[in-house]
Amino acid sequence: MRSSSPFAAEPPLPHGRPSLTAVLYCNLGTPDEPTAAAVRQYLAEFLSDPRVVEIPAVVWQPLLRGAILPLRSAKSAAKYASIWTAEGSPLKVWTEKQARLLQGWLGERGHRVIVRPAMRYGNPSIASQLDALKAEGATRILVLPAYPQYSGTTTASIVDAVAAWSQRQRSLPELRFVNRYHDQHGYIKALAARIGRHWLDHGRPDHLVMSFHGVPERTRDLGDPYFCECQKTARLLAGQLGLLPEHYSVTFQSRFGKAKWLEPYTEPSVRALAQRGVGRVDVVCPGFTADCLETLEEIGQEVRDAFLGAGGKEFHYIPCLNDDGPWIAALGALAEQHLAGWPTQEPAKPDALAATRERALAMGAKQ
Ligand SMILES: C=CC1=C(C)c2cc3[nH]c(cc4nc(cc5[nH]c(cc1n2)c(C)c5CCC(=O)O)C(CCC(=O)O)=C4C)c(C)c3C=C
Ligand SMILES: [Fe+2]
Ligand SMILES: [Fe+2]
Repeated sequence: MRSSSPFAAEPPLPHGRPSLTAVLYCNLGTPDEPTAAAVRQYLAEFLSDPRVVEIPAVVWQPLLRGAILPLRSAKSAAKYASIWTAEGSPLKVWTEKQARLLQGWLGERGHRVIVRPAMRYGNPSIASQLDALKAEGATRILVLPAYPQYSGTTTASIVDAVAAWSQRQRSLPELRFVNRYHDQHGYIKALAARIGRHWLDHGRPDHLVMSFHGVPERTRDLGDPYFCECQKTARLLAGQLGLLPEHYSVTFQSRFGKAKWLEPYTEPSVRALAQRGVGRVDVVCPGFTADCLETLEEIGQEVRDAFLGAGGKEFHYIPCLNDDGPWIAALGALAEQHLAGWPTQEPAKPDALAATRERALAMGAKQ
């Protein structure tokens, strides 16, 4: 009889195979190609996530399909084309490299752990990577988002995707989730080292702008901790760099739509700095752990042009943490902390199995 159950038949875990621990390193995602069709497909998935756009679907979907996707896809594709590399989208290239380096870092410290990258939107999807890990025999999976600051729009959405996959599984791996590491010492030190290295090579600016991705202001008012976590990261980073409050600002970029987002906005802020006579501004994006469209194009091109166009003299975009050694070590230490105490279930030895059987028989179990 055919069943309508959502749980497919699954092969049993092979007996005697040691259980495997894995880290699923999740980032936002990116289009497969810098074309209008690929960007449209990516944006349709991204902007249909109710965690990202909190407008009822009956209102939002006609607007998205009828106006936003047709208007935005080609424009956005041209921006992607301007940052695309021979290996593909920078976000994907860096995320994959970070996952490989993290596995190496953990392996050097004697952890038998496999690390796989996954994307919340686009490819490789969270579901496909979880399927692959399960097929490889992973029985414990740590889900590690590439977002240091928690937001319902990003971190919680990754949890949703893992939960949606879980709802289709008969045999579940054990799951753990990292929610945040915005104030982790290793992360802050890696950021400070990244900036310090830039200043060693290029001298110091008159002003440092720490620009974070924005979210609608309403989400903060409804309890999203993202804004506060960005402020704490910035405060700790400034402390680590020995910056006085007048030497840096915290701003928010990448506003989408007409609603009010977290303020101050990055672009008007750098324009105001130029108009105030600040000659050199450096911008760093501490919330982005890998360079992507929002850092390379929005900050490196649009915000740069805005600053220079308003009379600024020198503009530096400081690259993201990407494959920096201190950052990989910080990620490794974070994974180690969250993996700690997870019992490794080595397969029972044959004589131990026999002893268990004998004990069961002695207690009256049927042959
Ligand atoms: C529509 C609302 C959006 C919210 C809320 C949002 C939150 C958010 N996003 C990031 C990180 C990234 N966003 C990126 C691109 C991007 N973001 C939005 C919209 C929202 N983001 C759009 C429409 C896009 C696509 C680009 C465009 O068409 O303008 C990226 C870069 C992806 C890439 O391929 O390079 C990142 C990274 C965070 C951290 C965040 C909330 C905290
Ligand atoms: Fe975004
Ligand atoms: Fe943008």
